[in-house]
Amino acid sequence: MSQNAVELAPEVLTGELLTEEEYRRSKARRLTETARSRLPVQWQTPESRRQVAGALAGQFALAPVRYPRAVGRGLVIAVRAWWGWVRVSDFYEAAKAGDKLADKWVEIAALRRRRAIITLVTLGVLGLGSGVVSLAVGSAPVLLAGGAASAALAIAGRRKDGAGGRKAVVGARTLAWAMDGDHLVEAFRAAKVIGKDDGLQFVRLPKRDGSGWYVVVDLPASRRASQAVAHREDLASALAVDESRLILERVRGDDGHAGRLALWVGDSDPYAAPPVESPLAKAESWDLWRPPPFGTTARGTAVALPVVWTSLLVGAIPRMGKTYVMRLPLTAAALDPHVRLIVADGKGGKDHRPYELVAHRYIRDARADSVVRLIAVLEEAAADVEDRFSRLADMDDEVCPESKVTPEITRNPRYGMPLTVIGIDEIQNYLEDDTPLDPGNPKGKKRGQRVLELLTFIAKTGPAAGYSLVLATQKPDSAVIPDKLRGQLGTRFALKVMTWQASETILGAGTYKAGMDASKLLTSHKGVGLLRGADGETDLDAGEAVTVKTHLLPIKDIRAACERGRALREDAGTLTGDAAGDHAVGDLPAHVAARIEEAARVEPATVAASVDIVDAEVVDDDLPEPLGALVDAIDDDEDGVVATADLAERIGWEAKDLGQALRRLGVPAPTPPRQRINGSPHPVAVVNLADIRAAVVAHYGG
Ligand SMILES: Nc1ncnc2c1ncn2[C@@H]1O[C@H](COP(=O)(O)OP(=O)(O)OP(=O)(O)O)[C@@H](O)[C@H]1O
Repeated sequence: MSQNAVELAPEVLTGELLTEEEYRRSKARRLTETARSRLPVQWQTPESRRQVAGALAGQFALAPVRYPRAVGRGLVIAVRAWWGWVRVSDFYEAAKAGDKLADKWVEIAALRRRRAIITLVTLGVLGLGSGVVSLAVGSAPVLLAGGAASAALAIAGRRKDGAGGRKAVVGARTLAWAMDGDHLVEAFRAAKVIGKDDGLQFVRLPKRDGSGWYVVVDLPASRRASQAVAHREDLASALAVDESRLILERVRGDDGHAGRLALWVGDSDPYAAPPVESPLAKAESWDLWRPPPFGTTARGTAVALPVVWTSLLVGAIPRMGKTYVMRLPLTAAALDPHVRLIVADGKGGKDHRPYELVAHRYIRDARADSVVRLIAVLEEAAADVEDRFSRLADMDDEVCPESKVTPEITRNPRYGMPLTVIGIDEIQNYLEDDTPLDPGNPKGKKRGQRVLELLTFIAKTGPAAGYSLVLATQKPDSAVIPDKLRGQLGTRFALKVMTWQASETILGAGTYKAGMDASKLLTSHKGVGLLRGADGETDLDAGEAVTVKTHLLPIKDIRAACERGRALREDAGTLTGDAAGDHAVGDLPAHVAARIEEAARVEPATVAASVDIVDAEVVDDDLPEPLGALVDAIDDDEDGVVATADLAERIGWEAKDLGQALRRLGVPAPTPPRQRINGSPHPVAVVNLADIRAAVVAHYGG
C-alpha cells in the first residue's frame, strides 16, 4: 500500500486502568450482551419484553372468545377438505379440463362411492369406539381425544401472518438464528444478492467476534462482492437489523477475491457506544510521518489518518463533529516540533484558539481584515512551495533521491522545509467572500476567488514539498468548493449529511452506488463518518471507504497538547511566526504569482482527471431500477439480444417482472419478441442490449 493510503494502524493502544471489581463488572456486562443477542428479538429489550408480555396477557384474556371461533373456522376448513376428497375434486377437475370427463366418469363415480363408504365406516368405528371406551373406562379419554381434535381444528383455523385480522407480533428471529448457515443463504436470496437457486460457500463459519457475529462467504461465480456491498440495506432488511449494525467488506489480497465477502453484524449499534478518548490527549509528542490515530471501525479496529502526501476534506451538516474531526490531525501536527502549522478559523470561535500557542500563522475569524491576511499567508505559503522545489532540485541525490521532501529533510532545521499543515475550518466563509481584491477595481477578482486560486495551487503542487491541507465545510458542493480544488483533496471524510447527493459530493461520484452513503448515518452518530482515501497515489477504490467512529479530543486536551508542542518547539528551536511573535508575512515574488495565475487558468476537467476522484456533480440523478442494476450486470463487450430470463437471473429479478419494468422504462421489445437463442429448443423472450443502453443514455439526456 502506498504511503498515503488509509491504513489500519497496527498498534494504537487505547485503554484505561480498571480495578478488579470494574473488570469483573465489564466482563459480566459483555457476557449478558452476548447471551441477550441469542434471545429472540422480542425478549431482547425491556420495552419489547413488556410489549410481548402485555400481548400474551391480552391473548390469554381473549382465549374463551377466540378459541371457539378458531375451532369453527377449522371445522369449515376440515369439512371442505373432506368434501373435496369424497367428491374426488382434483381428478374430476383434471378430467374436465382435459375434456376427458366422459372417459373417466365411471372411474370417478366408483372412487366417490368408495370414499363415501370409507367415511361412513370411519365415523361408525369412531362413534362405536367412543361409546365402548366411555362405558369401560369413563369419559376422560374421549374428552381428551375431543380436546386434541378441537386443538388441531383451532390450529387449522387460526389467523395466519398476513391474513386479515391477524395482529402484528414482534419478530421471533434472533441474530444467532439469522446468522445460521441456511438462514443466511435465505437472507442473501431475499436481498437479491444471489439468485434464488444459488448458494453460498462458507470460508469462515458464522462465529462470535467482539460484540457481534462474523462470517466470510464466497458468492456464486457470477456475483461480485462489491455488488453485495452496494446492497447493504437490502441485506440488513433481510437479516432484520439496522444497516448501521451491518458491516460488509470485500476480502482483498492473497486471501481474497472479487467474490469473497466478509460480513459482520453487531449485537447493537456499534456507533452508539461512548466515544473513545484520543491517544493524542496523552501523547508526549507525535511524528507526523506516522499517520495519527483517527478512530475505530465498528469492529474496534484502529484507523489512522495519513496526513503527509495528501489533503483532507471534511464535510457534514452542522453539529456532527467536523471541527472535532479536523482537530485530530491538527493536534498531531501541533505535537510534532518539526511541523509548521497554519490555522484559519472561518467560524471565529474558540475551537482552534489553543493552536495559537504553536501556529506559524493563526487567523481567528473570517472578518474582512482576516480574509486579507489569509490571502497574504497563503501567498507566503505558495512562494515557499515554489522555493522548496527549486532548492530540492539542487540537493544532493543522497539527501533528496526524488524531487520530494523526506523525513530527514523535514526534520532538519538547516533545510527550512518542515512538514506544513494548513487547517481551515468553515472554508466556505472565505471562499464565498465576494469583496473585490482590489478596491479600485470593483469588477475585478474577488477575495474568495483569490483564496481558491491559492489553495488550489498549494493542494496541487504542495504535497511533494511537504504541504498538506485539512479543510472542513458544511457546504461541500461545487458552487462553494469548485472541482478544481476538491479534485486535489485526496482524502475525504463525510460525517452525517442530509442526502445521498451531498454524500457523493464529499466522497466522490459512484460512492453511493457502491454502498457508501453518509446520509444513512443517524444524527445521534456524532463524530462517525465515512473515510475514503482516493488519491491518485492510493490503490483504494470507491468500494473501500471505512466507517469510522472518530476519537474524542476535547479542547482542554488540545490546549495541553499545544502547550507540550510549544515546549518541544522551543527546545528544538522551531517556534516560528505568529507563535514566536513574528507577525510579518513574506512577499509573493512575481514569478510565483505568474505560476499561480497559470495554474488557475487550467481547465477544471484536466485538473480533476489527474486524480482518482470524479466529483459528484457529473451524476445529478440516479438511474431507475432495473436500469441501474443492469448497467453493472451487462459487460461492456456484450452485444445483440439476450434472453430476458438470463438478464433477470443476473440481477436477481423474475423474468416477467423485468420484461414489464423494461417496457415501462421505454425499452422496446425486439421483433420478434421471442427468439431461439443459444440453441434453446423453444423461442424465449429476449431483449436487445442496444435498447437498454439507449434507455440509459436517454435517461441522462444524451
Ligand atoms: N468523536 C466524537 N464522538 C462523540 N461526540 C462527538 C465527537 N466529535 C464531536 N462530537 C460531539 O459533536 C458535537 C458537535 O461537534 P463540532 O462542534 O465539531 O461540530 P461541527 O460539525 O463543527 O459543528 P458546526 O457546524 O456547528 O461548527 C460536539 O458537541 C461534540 O460533543
